[in-house]
Amino acid sequence: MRKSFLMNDRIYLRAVEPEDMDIMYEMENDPSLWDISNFTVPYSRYVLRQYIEGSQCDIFADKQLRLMILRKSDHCVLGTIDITDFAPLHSRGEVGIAIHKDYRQQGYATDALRLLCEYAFDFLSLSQLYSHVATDNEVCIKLFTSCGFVQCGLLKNWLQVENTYKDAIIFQCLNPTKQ
Ligand SMILES: CC(=O)SCCNC(=O)CCNC(=O)[C@H](O)C(C)(C)COP(=O)(O)OP(=O)(O)OC[C@H]1O[C@@H](n2cnc3c(N)ncnc32)[C@H](O)[C@@H]1OP(=O)(O)O
Repeated sequence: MRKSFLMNDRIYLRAVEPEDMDIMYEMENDPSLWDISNFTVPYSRYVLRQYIEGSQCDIFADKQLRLMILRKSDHCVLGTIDITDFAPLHSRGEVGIAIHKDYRQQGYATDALRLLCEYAFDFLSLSQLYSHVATDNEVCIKLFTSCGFVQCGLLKNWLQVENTYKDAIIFQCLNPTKQ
């Protein structure tokens, strides 16, 4: 029987829909999330609408993949997870994740990252996923470590946050079937 991807017994991941505009607007414009991303400016609804309309949700066409994380029982949006900087030649992409503050500490990020890895490796056949995590983001370090990512480097002064620089860990997860 064909395996179903992007779903477990608690959550599922799906493409961004126009009705996600409000929660995306709230999360993209939360300054506490800016230092963990490369955002430097607020996102307007206009820009988000253009992004949603322009996205084919095909990593090979878009060179990135953004998925919404939803709870299965009531279809509540919990957060987002994405693969960016997809490099087809090297078959790798960078993972980013954010869970809305109301739904943290319930294992949803762990579920979502595991589902994304399964989809990336078993369906898309990517060779590897990687991420950059600030050394003081202890929750995120636990998250990536528990999902099989391995620390493979340390970038000094990688993130500028409020006039200071933070180091970032590079995590890698290699597709076990491609080694
Ligand atoms: C590469 C990147 O994307 S870096 C940026 C990551 N995103 C952010 O920092 C945005 C703001 N933070 C968030 O959105 C969330 O806190 C996330 C995505 C980091 C974690 O989401 P959650 O759903 O809360 O994580 P989840 O419940 O799956 O827990 C992951 C691990 O962290 C631990 N954890 C979660 N919250 C806490 C906490 N407040 N204190 C200590 N440990 C915690 C969990 O016990 C678990 O560890 P374990 O597997 O060893 O038991």
